[in-house]
Amino acid sequence: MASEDQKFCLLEVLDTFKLCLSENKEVYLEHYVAGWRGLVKFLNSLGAVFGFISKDAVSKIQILVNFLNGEHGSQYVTIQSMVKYELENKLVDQKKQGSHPESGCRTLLRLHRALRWLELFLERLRTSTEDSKTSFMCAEAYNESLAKYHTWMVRTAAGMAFHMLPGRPAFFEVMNVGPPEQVVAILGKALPLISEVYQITEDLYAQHNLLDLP
Ligand SMILES: CCCCCCCC/C=C\CCCCCCCC(=O)N[C@@H](COP(=O)(O)O)[C@H](O)/C=C/CCCCCCCCCCCCC
Repeated sequence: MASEDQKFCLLEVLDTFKLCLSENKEVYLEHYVAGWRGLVKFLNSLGAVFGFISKDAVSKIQILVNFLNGEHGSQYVTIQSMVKYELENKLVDQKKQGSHPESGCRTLLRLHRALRWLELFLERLRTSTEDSKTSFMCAEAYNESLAKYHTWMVRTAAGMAFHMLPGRPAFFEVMNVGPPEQVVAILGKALPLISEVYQITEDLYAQHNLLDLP
């Protein structure tokens, strides 16, 4: 059983996404990463079958945390400052992988694409009915977003993992915020925040031609 500090709570994730945006709509990397950490807690509580997904997310989170805590940490305070710093200092492999295979920009792009999956999945959950299948909603959201960036192997493994998702009632219980109506209400609050963070990042990456980083 998960101990208290490992236990997922949807409200905590909502709070971290609230903290993500600065007054002038920059995205704080520290809180972005904290939001993902919270989501990984949720994933871990679903069982070992999701371990390969969680492992990839954790390794990407760790790359970003290392930049934040590193020598140039002050350049990584927001996603905007990270993009500016890495581009100005030629720290991003733009066309093919070279000397910067794990740049902040490239690493964050992978999580950013996953955030779109999350947005689509949560919207389906929010509007779902008691007999809706989480595996189906998850697969639909995946096929509309992340799938196109993944190899056949990853898509197949992900598809198999989705079949192991618990049903809607158990899934809502793991969210740890009370009865289904409460979950739906909180999802309604979380989604606009997640969408805004996603859109700001998407626009920034589009503006700098970073949406296809290898
Ligand atoms: C509010 C609570 C409800 C929802 C909770 C959802 C919890 C989700 C937590 C984490 C999601 C995982 C994020 C995965 C990041 C994937 C990044 C990525 O695309 N990596 C691939 C490319 O990386 P590079 O090779 O270019 O470095 C990599 O190949 C991927 C490997 C692992 C498989 C990724 C499958 C992703 C499926 C996404 C949904 C899974 C979650 C289902 C459970 C609800």
